Amino acid sequence: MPQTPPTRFAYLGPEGTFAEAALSSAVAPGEGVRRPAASVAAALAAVRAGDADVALVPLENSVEGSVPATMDGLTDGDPLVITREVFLPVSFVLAARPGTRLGDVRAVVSHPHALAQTARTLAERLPGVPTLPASSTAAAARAVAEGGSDAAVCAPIAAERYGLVPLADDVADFPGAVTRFVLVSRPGALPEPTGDDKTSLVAVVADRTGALLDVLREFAVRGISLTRIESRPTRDRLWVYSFSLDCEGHVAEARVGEALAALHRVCEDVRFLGSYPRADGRTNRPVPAEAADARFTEAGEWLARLRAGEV
Ligand SMILES: O=C(O)C(=O)Cc1ccccc1
Repeated sequence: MPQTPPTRFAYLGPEGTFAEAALSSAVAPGEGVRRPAASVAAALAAVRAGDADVALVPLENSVEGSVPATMDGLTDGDPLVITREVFLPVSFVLAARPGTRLGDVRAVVSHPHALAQTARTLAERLPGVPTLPASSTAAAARAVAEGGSDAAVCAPIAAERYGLVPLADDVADFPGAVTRFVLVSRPGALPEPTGDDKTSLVAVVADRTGALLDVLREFAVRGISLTRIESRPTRDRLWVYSFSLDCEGHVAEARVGEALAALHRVCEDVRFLGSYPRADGRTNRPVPAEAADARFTEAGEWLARLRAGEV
């Protein structure tokens, strides 16, 4: 029997990122081959090029909000879809080469989201010390190990991986932060509906009064709750915005499918970004009786009879 090749995962690397930890929490030990990518863009590009089957990238954080590289990377270029979401609690250490003292630190390097989530604590402990961006927390730890900077904000496991020691533990401004990661693939068969799914999309609204209200109404009238909505600049069109949103439900369900079809009519552009099982530990709101699939089916049959003259 021919064996199915192992799934090739590309995650935001290098080794020791929160993205790698999220991947380990999502797939069984030994499952698939896992390759670090140098950036979110590189992970997504590997999937688009067919060099990887799945990218695991950070989408948003409970403290700092969305990760622009991922939001924009999913919106631009060949279509990709989210097949799964994974939530990971994040905690940070300030790590340095052995022998470094807090007073020796002249710059702190990390992923912008990690710097943002530790800004207050770093300002207290290292007043006036500048911060430098890195492509990931583990890339920052590696840079410190190589002597490129004095201290990194990273996961405890990254500090260990690159031979660093913590100068300070738990440097997060808000303990209990959680990061939402997504697994992204080229379009193909959708995950089966589970009854507790989310659907993600990006809509470019027309430049007219009430255009956003029109988008929201299509969800509201079908009893669909949104779990996230934010605007992003389209970037190629000055002051024109797209709205990136997640809603409850699966595109295979009538109310969600009809809402998307309605958006396709009222928006300039709609990009479907996938329907996948909800994993934030919450359950979808009950579907109003009039928005259940059976009611859509029955209404469609009724309309067909009218059109056939069977009034
Ligand atoms: O850089 C990492 O380790 C990542 O996986 C991205 C990230 C950065 C900061 C908080 C959560 C995730």
